[in-house]
Amino acid sequence: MAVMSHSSSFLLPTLPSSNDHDATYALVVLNQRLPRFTPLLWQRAHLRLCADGGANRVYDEMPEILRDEDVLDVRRRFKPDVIKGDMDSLRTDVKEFYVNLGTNVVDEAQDQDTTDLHKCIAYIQDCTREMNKKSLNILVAGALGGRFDHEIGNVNVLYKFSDLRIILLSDDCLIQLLPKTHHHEIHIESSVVGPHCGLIPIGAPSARTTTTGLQWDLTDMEMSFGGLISTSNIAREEKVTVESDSDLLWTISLRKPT
Ligand SMILES: Nc1ncnc2c1ncn2[C@@H]1O[C@H](COP(=O)(O)OP(=O)(O)OP(=O)(O)O)[C@@H](O)[C@H]1O
Ligand SMILES: Cc1ncc(C[n+]2csc(CCO)c2C)c(N)n1
Repeated sequence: MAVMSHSSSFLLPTLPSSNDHDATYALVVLNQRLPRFTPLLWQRAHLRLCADGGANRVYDEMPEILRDEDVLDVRRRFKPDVIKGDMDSLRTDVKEFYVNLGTNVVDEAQDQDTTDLHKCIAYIQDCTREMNKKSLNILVAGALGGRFDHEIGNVNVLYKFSDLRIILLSDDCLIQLLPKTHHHEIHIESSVVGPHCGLIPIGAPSARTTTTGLQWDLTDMEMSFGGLISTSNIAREEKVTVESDSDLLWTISLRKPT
């Protein structure tokens, strides 16, 4: 089975020249307090979207994160390429500001069956060529911590677009899907992530999961809700490997700034 490699090097203050040189990034900002590293992800992304009220967060909070800089300069510099959603949260002053700078505002108020994050991921899917999908990492800022229905809706998007690499982020942790179609090698960037981690069979039970590199490794183990799930595990090695007959969620804590 083919191996899929994963790395959180996008959180490093400077990208290593050796690994991950073919990785590309898109950033989706949600309507939650911006994680502290959002300016870094913004600079790294070649496409920046705001899900509806996420644009209010960029407008209000980027100048708060970059306190030493001129407010208007920051707002002009951090201009979303696209704002997409059902537009029930985007403020009119924020919309006007970004429209004047050339942001593409896509109003999908007629669709009340998919979330604003779903709408943004569908946009990225439509404008990404098939050959570029493998190297594309979609980073979603502000996806966790907050309303549980939103959090679970955000996790569901990982399953709906399981052929895309989507990474949900908060200040505290990241979550991604490990599709059963691949074996997985997760490179632990220990200066920015870990050690606490989990492997969660949220969509369906797993009859056989095998891991290496964890304090509590699984060897051909069954996992299910109501039975065993792996929480409060610890990444012990630089490389963690996972093989499973089910799609699993991988989550790892983010290091706090010192
Ligand atoms: N508290 C939260 N926790 C996690 N994600 C959130 C939260 N609030 C918003 N989001 C994410 O940000 C996106 C945009 O948020 P926004 O508030 O504009 O959505 P919404 O459709 O107006 O939500 P609702 O009408 O249910 O309050 C949502 O689709 C969701 O992915
Ligand atoms: C069964 C079912 N439950 C909830 C909603 C509501 N809903 C889901 S996504 C969305 C858009 C949020 O921006 C809304 C209002 C629905 N349509 N169908």
